[in-house]
Amino acid sequence: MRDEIIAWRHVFKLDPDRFISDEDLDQICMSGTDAIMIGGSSGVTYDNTVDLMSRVRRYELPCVLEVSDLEAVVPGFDLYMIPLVLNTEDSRWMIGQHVQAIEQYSHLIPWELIVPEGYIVLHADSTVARLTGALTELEADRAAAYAQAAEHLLRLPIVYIEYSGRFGDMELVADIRRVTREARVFYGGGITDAETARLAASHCDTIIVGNSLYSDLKQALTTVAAVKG
Ligand SMILES: CC(C)=CCC/C(C)=C/CC/C(C)=C/CC/C(C)=C/CC/C(C)=C/CC/C(C)=C/CC/C(C)=C/COP(=O)(O)OP(=O)(O)O
Ligand SMILES: O=P(O)(O)OC[C@@H](O)CO
Ligand SMILES: [Mg+2]
Repeated sequence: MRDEIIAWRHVFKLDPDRFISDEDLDQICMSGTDAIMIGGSSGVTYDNTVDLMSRVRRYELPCVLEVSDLEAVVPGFDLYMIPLVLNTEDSRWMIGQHVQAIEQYSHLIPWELIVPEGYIVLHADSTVARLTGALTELEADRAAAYAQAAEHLLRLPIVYIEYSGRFGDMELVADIRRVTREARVFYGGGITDAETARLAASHCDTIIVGNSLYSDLKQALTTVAAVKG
């Protein structure tokens, strides 16, 4: 399953802390997206994660958990995506929480299902930026340097350019893609329709669509065909 990520062009990210009806979830899971990622940066609990996972599990597509809180680690996902925030000086979000998690879960960790992601958080006015104290005001060169550090020093398989809540600077995304060889470049933030999906997808390997599922589902669904044809 870890190798299948290479083929992902489109992922919907569902937030356990937000309501989604069965009808809407059906359209999302039947949309042709490559995977459902479950995660959020606040309000994620064991109960709301189990609930959402069991509803998504009725469908055949891959369902992965993006771990943001140790209280909400639920068995039964296809993969566990582990964010490491690169552009913060608060080491808890880079490695501290991770070490605590490894100590706590120890031999229970299914390492073959673990996929680390090097996050570059770029939207200052987002929950994740505030939570992690991310240094969001990066020039493109510096952002590209973070991506190279992720790939060559840390050997991370994914560089995740995170603009959660707003559409990002596509030149910066293109600069990161240009310097990245092995790592997959994920882009998320402000993709609301076919046009933004196509534009973002032209500069990265995989697009992630989250908030627009909750604000305008019809438009959000058009992002799938836009990138997967
Ligand atoms: C079954 C089993 C035992 C599985 C093992 C899983 C496990 C325990 C593995 C251990 C290994 C490990 C290293 C775990 C890491 C634990 C951990 C808590 C790490 C911290 C991760 C982190 C840096 C979190 C910060 C927040 C963040 C980057 C979240 C990612 C998701 C995100 C950005 C969502 C967007 O948020 P949203 O709420 O949508 O934002 P908006 O308000 O802007 O919409
Ligand atoms: O919610 P949006 O802005 O679509 O961003 C998607 C994802 O990158 C959030 O972690
Ligand atoms: Mg969100």
